[in-house]
Amino acid sequence: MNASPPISEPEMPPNALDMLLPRHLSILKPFLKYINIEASVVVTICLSILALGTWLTLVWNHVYRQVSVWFMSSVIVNSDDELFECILAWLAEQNVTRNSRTLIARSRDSAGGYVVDSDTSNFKRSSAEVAMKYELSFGEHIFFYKRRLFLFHRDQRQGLGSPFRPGPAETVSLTCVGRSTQPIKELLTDAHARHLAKEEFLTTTRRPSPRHLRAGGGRLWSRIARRPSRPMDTVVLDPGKKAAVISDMEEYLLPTTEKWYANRGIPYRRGYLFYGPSGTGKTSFATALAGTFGIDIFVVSLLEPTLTEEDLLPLFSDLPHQCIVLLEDVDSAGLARNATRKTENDFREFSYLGTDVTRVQGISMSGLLNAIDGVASHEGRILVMTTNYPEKLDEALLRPGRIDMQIEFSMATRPQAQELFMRMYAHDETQTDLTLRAKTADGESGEEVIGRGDLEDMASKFAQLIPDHEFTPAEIQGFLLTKKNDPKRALAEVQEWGNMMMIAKGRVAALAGGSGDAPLGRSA
Ligand SMILES: Nc1ncnc2c1ncn2[C@@H]1O[C@H](COP(=O)(O)OP(=O)(O)OP(=O)(O)O)[C@@H](O)[C@H]1O
Repeated sequence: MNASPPISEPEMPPNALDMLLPRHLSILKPFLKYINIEASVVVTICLSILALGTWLTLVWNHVYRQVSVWFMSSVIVNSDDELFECILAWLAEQNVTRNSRTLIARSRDSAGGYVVDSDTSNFKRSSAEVAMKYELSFGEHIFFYKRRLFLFHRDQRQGLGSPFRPGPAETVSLTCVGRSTQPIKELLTDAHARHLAKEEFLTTTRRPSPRHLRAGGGRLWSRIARRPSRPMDTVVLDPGKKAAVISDMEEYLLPTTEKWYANRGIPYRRGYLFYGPSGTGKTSFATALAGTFGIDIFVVSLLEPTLTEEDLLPLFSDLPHQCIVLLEDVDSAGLARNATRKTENDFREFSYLGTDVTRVQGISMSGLLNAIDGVASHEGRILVMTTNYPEKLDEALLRPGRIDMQIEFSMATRPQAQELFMRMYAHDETQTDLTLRAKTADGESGEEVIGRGDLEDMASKFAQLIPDHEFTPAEIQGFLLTKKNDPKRALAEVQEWGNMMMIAKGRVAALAGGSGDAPLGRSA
């Protein structure tokens, strides 16, 4: 039997220092001995410093609270308000971020656009070209504005962030010394004005926020894009129709017009119906109009599966003073002439993010009418409804006051095809020559200069090879995009493309029970 090793007595720390700092004891002991100080004295000094520090912190917090209550003013902004982004951007511009030592870096824009992941794609390292954005991080930061001291505090709070700022909800507070919030209001006005100035040539597009955010008391509308305004001349449309809509809208948006409506007791609203096949420019024209008049565009698709009739009213009530509401697919389920009754077909099944299958009621005609011209509906808005099937629309929707102007968008005519060709290759009216990276006759790639006159000749020839009213502008644009650096090739290959398209369209028509069209070559 093995003898068990003797159990050694646990070594008790000889004094309080040994108990508090047993590991460092061996290091400290010779030093304390050298300077001839008792360990207990060191412990006492340390504890006293700790106690004093705690006491000073408590006193400071108390004094600070009292000073804040009596001598400081604050304004709080939540991250579901767009002002939140304005403040962060403004602070970054004021170089507050340069002086701060704790920052948050962001590599995607605030609209939620992700940077292309160059490791998983074949693109060149485009992510490296995206400028990083730095924001003040959580906690407190001090800065000066108009020679006044401000305190910026950023914190997280309960709830979900907005769609353009995913993650938990946040809040920022701006505090200044004094019993008035006026200096903070001035700062916010400045930040907002700079934000608007930067957006002057941008068009902001918003859509209804995801359902969980709307239901959770968050913002009803989310910004989905903020892009340079689309120039009106990039939309190829009959000049008469274009001018009619522009002048009508201009008249409506004049500051005196609102008063004119009010004096006559007429609701200050304007409605347009854009109808025609898909890809003929309805959305493009509405977006260009928003850019021309410097107003935001709010897009609602009635085919959006999470949108219910009950959602429409609050959405239409929560619009800015002047804006364009683009109501897409007004002919869709529940709005067809005979479908105002609630039948089983008025319910659609959808899967939200592929997990939750819910049954949502379609939007009835009365629900839509209530939203667009009910008492709660916003005044000052411009409603643009789009449809591919105008014949399906209810007469009630088309009555004046709801729809004041109807614009037909048709398949491309030859002059439109010519304009699309010119738009693709000569971006600027004043441009005389066009320098192209083109393939030379021997297949080598090089530069070639095409005069504007030559380009116009090519555009005219190109248009002659496109049959009238057979292709949508989107289809022609799609073809030209595949040859965007080579107008000669576009001209050389357009007939073959047209034939293939006509055959494909014939097949589609045959499948749908219609008669196919003859290919280009035969019809010419
Ligand atoms: N008339 C046009 N002028 C210039 N570009 C056009 C025109 N029509 C279509 N396009 C181009 O085709 C694409 C689709 O156009 P757009 O979305 O405006 O068509 P749409 O009529 O609104 O289609 P849908 O009914 O499917 O919504 C866009 O890239 C747009 O630039």
